[in-house]
Amino acid sequence: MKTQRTTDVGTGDGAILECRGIERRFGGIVAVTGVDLVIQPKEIFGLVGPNGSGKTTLTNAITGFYPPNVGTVRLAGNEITGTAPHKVAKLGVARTFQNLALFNGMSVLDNILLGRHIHMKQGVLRTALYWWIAQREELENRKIVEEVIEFLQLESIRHEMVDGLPIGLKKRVELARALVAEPKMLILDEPMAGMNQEEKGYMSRFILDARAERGVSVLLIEHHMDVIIGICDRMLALNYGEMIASGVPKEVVRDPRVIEAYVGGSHG
Ligand SMILES: Nc1ncnc2c1ncn2[C@@H]1O[C@H](COP(=O)(O)OP(=O)(O)OP(=O)(O)O)[C@@H](O)[C@H]1O
Repeated sequence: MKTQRTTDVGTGDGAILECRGIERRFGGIVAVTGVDLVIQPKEIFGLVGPNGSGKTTLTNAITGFYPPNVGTVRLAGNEITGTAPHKVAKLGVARTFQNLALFNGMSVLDNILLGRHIHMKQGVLRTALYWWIAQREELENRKIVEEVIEFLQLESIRHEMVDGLPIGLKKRVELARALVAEPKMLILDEPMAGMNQEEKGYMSRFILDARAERGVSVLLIEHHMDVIIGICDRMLALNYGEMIASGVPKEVVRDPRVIEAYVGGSHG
């Protein structure tokens, strides 16, 4: 087995997302430090690491939930470091969460419609005065939602409550909600957690199709290495908040530090 180190981050030229030197601390804990991450348009980029290695913290630094203490985040060349989460969303970054963030007691359709709220402009007064604008917005919203429902094959369950759906479908509804926001950059936090092989296959296909048909770039946090190797163009591995390897998946997974982090059972 080859055992060379893999540390190819890539240049920021033309990148959709470029993070440099990201550090985030919580009190005395350094959750991530010195992390560089560069994603090119329409790339599917894997982010791996044992539990507690800083994957969610890094995505929270990008999306503004927990801004970095040090470092810069650029979206399509524009610095967005420390920008509030709702503004980052408006700029074109959508995400799904590790622990599902669907609204129980609401239908599949209503959960998906919520993903359009960042594009809805009308307030009550504006709606009353300019009903035709509101109507046009509503039609546009519906069109995009219907497209995504068809794309993710959710037609037959659109009126079901999300509460009782199996995990695979819940994750798909979350993906739909993220896609109706029409993001440039999609951050998926363990979209295949708890899925069987068949469900993982479907989800992998939907992610590849979202890139091909909707032009999104994807940051994919995932523990399943077969999925990372199968669909990611490049990847980054973290351990204890630090970058341990970056580059093409087939090479990164052979990196001795990655093997040590996973097989050596340092934690997680
Ligand atoms: N809000 C917070 N307050 C205090 N510590 C935090 C907070 N968020 C994360 N941490 C700490 O930062 C470190 C990295 O956690 P993080 O959740 O980013 O890791 P992860 O790789 O996403 O883990 P997992 O795979 O379990 O989701 C951990 O030590 C964690 O306890």
